[in-house]
Amino acid sequence: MRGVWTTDRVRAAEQRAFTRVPESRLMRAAAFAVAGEVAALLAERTGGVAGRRVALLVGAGNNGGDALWAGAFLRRRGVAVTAVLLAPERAHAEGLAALRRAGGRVGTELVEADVVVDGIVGLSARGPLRPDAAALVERVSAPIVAVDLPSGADPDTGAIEGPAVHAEVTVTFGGRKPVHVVGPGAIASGWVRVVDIGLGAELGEPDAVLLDRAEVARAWPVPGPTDDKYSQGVTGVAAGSATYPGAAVLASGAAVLATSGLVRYAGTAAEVVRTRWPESVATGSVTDAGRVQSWVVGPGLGTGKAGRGVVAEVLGAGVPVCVDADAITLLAADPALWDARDPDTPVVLTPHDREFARIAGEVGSDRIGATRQAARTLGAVVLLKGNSTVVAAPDGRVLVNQARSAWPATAGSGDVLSGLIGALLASGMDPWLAAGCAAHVHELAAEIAADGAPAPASHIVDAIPAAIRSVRAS
Ligand SMILES: NC(=O)C1=CN([C@@H]2O[C@H](COP(=O)(O)OP(=O)(O)OC[C@H]3O[C@@H](n4cnc5c(N)ncnc54)[C@H](OP(=O)(O)O)[C@@H]3O)[C@@H](O)[C@H]2O)[C@@H](O)CC1
Ligand SMILES: Nc1ncnc2c1ncn2[C@@H]1O[C@H](COP(=O)(O)OP(=O)(O)O)[C@@H](O)[C@H]1O
Ligand SMILES: [K+]
Repeated sequence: MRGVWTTDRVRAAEQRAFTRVPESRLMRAAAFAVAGEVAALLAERTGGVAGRRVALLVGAGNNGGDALWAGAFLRRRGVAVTAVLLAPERAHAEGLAALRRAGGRVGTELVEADVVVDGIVGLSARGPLRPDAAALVERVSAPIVAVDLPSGADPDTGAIEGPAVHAEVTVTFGGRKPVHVVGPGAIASGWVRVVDIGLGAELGEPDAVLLDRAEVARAWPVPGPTDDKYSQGVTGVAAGSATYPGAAVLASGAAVLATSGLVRYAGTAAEVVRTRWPESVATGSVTDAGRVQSWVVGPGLGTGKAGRGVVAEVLGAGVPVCVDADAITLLAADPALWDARDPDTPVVLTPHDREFARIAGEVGSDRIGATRQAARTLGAVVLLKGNSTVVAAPDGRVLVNQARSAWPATAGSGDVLSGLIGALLASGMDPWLAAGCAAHVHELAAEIAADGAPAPASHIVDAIPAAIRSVRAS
């Protein structure tokens, strides 16, 4: 798992590192890595490095110092470097001297450049960019390499208010920060390269993690020699209604394809589910469904009395439950339903922002913080949907799944996700990990289904085997 650390944790690690290594050495190591990425981008975009032009946007702190030192390293490779100082009297003195020694130019106006280095502000960024910095950023048209993070984005939330740098590449130090993985800042970061300049060992336990594909592969349940359809977990799907039978088909299909266990469908769409997924066992009600090891409840269920009864029954069944869509709305409208559940029943709630607002209040700009808080308060795993999906457990664990594309953003796609989660819960997987692995495969299936053109949710279901195959081949 790759870690994500908040700025206060990075600051603490920095202080510990300074007892071993002087600050200036850490800065030069950081700057050297930035220079390497700038050179690579120059080569990619212009076919060379020597003779190309780089502009440095330099703020008042060490982020600007990194940029100035990177400029000095680039001068050694024959690059024409001009530093634009936002606060000339406060620019990092050593970095400025190094750039000048190396033959770099220094000014206050933006010049034409092949690549721009963003050293306006880093870990100390607070609030939207100040007007002078914002005006400078808005004039840049060349590709940008951001030092540590894209200026204008909040380091700890990825929130952006007002103008901000949109980088091709961000070079960050020690480990990722929240800005690199959630919110608009994650998109503004571009491709993120993490360089361990000696901080890594000091960082300690991360505040959040990103699942690697290999970890998803290891966790994904596949049948062993002694398995049968029951031992792999039976998934119950309580979804769909006369108005929305499609949701039942999508959620059941995802569960059918996710593992080799059995799927039992319970609801008014039994006929259509049986026809589309003949391997499932479809009945009209949860009471008649038989034994299951997990339930998925909510997609297309409706928010009426019948739906409420289904949610109540499923929450009382004593097995892990994935609560999605209409079931979330029902729980929000009727807290007694939630309070009546057995608190030992593991629950995964999968809201999008509007559903989240109903059960836990507005998400706000801190998506990780809001999800973690909701998981603690509700005593359930909460999966907050979006371009970056955030999954928090009641014990404080948080993982983030960053989508590589926005293809999952299509009608019915959430129903597919809930079916995947249900199947993994039935296999006995830890609910937090199950939600994370499902989000990973869901998003990959959407990308495979789309293959460059919009694909509906039913095609995402069809691509689940290819996604699992691809994960397992990693
Ligand atoms: N972690 C590590 O191990 C290492 C860290 N290193 C580097 O140090 C960086 C952190 O440096 P830092 O602490 O000196 O501050 P930094 O982010 O440059 O801010 C500078 C000044 O910006 C200002 N400012 C604030 N908000 C603003 C806004 N919205 N819009 C405009 N301006 C704003 C504010 O100025 P003030 O309020 O004082 O006027 C602030 O003092 C870190 O990101 C990394 O690049 C590496 O060198 C090596 C190892
Ligand atoms: N911009 C986006 N980029 C990537 N994935 C997205 C984006 N927006 C939404 N998603 C994903 O698409 C799915 C949408 O689910 P949901 O909103 O429940 O849709 P529906 O109710 O139509 O099934 C979620 O898995 C969510 O994380
Ligand atoms: K920056």
